Amino acid sequence: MKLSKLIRALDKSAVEHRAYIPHEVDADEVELSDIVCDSRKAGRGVIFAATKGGHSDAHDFIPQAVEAGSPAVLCERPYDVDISQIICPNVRSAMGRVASLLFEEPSRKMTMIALTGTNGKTTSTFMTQAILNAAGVKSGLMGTVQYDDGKIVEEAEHTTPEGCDIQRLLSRMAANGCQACVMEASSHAIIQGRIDGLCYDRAGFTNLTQDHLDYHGDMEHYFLAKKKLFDGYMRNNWKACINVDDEYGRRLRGAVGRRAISYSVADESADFYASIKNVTIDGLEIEVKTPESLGKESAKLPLFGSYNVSNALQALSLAWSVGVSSHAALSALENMPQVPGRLERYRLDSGASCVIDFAHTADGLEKALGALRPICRGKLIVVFGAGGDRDRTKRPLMGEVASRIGDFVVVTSDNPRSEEPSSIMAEIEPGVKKHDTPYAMIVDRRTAIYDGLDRAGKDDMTVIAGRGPETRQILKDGPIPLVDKEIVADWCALRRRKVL
Ligand SMILES: CC(=O)N[C@H]1[C@@H](OP(=O)(O)OP(=O)(O)OC[C@H]2O[C@@H](n3ccc(=O)[nH]c3=O)[C@H](O)[C@@H]2O)O[C@H](CO)[C@@H](O)[C@@H]1O[C@H](C)C(=O)N[C@@H](C)C(=O)N[C@H](CCC(=O)O)C(=O)O
Ligand SMILES: Nc1ncnc2c1ncn2[C@@H]1O[C@H](COP(=O)(O)OP(=O)(O)OP(=O)(O)O)[C@@H](O)[C@H]1O
Ligand SMILES: N[C@H](CCC[C@H](N)C(=O)O)C(=O)O
Ligand SMILES: [Mg+2]
Repeated sequence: MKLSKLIRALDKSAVEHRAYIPHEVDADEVELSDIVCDSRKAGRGVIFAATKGGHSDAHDFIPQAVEAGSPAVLCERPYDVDISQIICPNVRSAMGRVASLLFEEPSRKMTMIALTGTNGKTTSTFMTQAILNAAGVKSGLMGTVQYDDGKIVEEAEHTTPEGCDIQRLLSRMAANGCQACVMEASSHAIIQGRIDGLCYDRAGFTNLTQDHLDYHGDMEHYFLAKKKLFDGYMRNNWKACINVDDEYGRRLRGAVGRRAISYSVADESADFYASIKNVTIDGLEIEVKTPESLGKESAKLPLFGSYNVSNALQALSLAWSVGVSSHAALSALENMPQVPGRLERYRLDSGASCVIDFAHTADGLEKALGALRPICRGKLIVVFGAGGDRDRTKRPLMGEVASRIGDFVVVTSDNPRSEEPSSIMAEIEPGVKKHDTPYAMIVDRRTAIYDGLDRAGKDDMTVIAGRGPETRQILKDGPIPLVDKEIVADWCALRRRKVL
């Protein structure tokens, strides 16, 4: 797009801005192909959006972007450099809107679906995408694990990317023929304006339990961050699919009113209700009541835990609200592939088993271990840690849950980031000590996982929690490659064990 066209589009939009074009520049001649908010990704044809972050003010990186060939910058104050400048009061918020115009408003070409809540977003987005795809509604996906543009699947950097990155991904989805986009909206993203410029047709709320209090301060502000999605980012005729088993979900339903579609695993009067009829070694047999069914639908899901039934209801209700029959949706769920690193199970030839899971909050750990306890015939061994530079108050709570439900606990490192791993573990330990469960403290995650696996005999289960499919462990000196699944494979090779 030509710079002149972008400025005309901006003039017609609600984005508050003023443009400065140097005399010698002809805006009809400046071709723009992209927008980035990291000067290290700037280049010819690429607008550099200079945001103000928590650590640095990216206006300082404008010379770097100019040097790399950027023909224009989006900034908050005039910068003393002779290139085109679009000046906005808040670049973080404007960036997505400008990107949307640059990419010809890709979100308008798709049904936009956002999922928020503390736990279950990734799982529910994968389920929703699987249902929509099976129903012939080609869908892209953005979330913690991966970005899927309908053609290429790449590892994700953020649960919810920066505004300009979201719009670039949406434009690829639209170009690849996606009719829908299913994405996670993290509370950080909502507060930081990463989704500004987007409007959703549907939004889902999974639950709210303690996490990220380092960032939001208290649960009320954390809730208000999530609620903002429903207050400020919805299109005409929007609907919200809400878990009413959760107290914050019930509050949200009150606020959303007639737009709400409720789901529950406890209250039969919800729009979508499911009960577990049987738990087998392969998963759950459930019965579902939906607004369309006179009777009840049955399904066999390759999943465990009533929380995953909640996640399935989230996906069913979202898909139903955009026209997919519950019958078709349930059969898509019956056949859907494993969500990476969410209760990912391995049966070993020793008779023991191992599960890799992403639980990284007290509630997540409680739900995951609670789901596994009934199917574990022997000892339940829990290997886990907690992330550094994140909510510290959840650490002892996670320790308490692990030692209450588990038979042996191995406390180890997760992503320590700038913190000392042993200090994080020391904050988990008082929680572990609340029960008499034996435990070990092993800083090195590989050694800890080996220890957890070595302790498991026939019928025992080793749960490795916290990182799911994460590929890098973030340490003080930077990231190193580390994949829990690969450590399990290495252990198997070393101990001559086979995965069945
Ligand atoms: C707290 C938080 O969200 N921080 C994010 C924020 O960092 P920041 O505000 O400190 O940014 P900064 O370092 O001051 O940099 C300001 C700007 O300068 C730019 N820059 C920087 C260096 C340079 O050489 N050139 C340059 O242009 C940066 O790209 C950035 O746009 O902006 C950065 C640039 O996009 C993010 O990488 C960073 O995410 C950090 C790494 C992070 O860990 N975020 C987590 C908490 C997060 O957002 N998580 C949620 C999921 C949470 C959940 O599951 O609920 C997510 O959506 O991923
Ligand atoms: N509905 C749920 N309620 C409680 N815990 C859940 C639920 N769904 C999943 N979990 C637990 O939380 C972990 C994270 O699940 P998932 O990745 O689906 O959530 P998320 O909301 O995307 O998390 P994040 O914010 O970190 O991306 C799972 O591995 C599981 O242990
Ligand atoms: N989306 C979550 C992921 C946490 C994963 C855990 N492995 C950690 O590093 O704390 C967060 O940003 O808090
Ligand atoms: Mg997620």
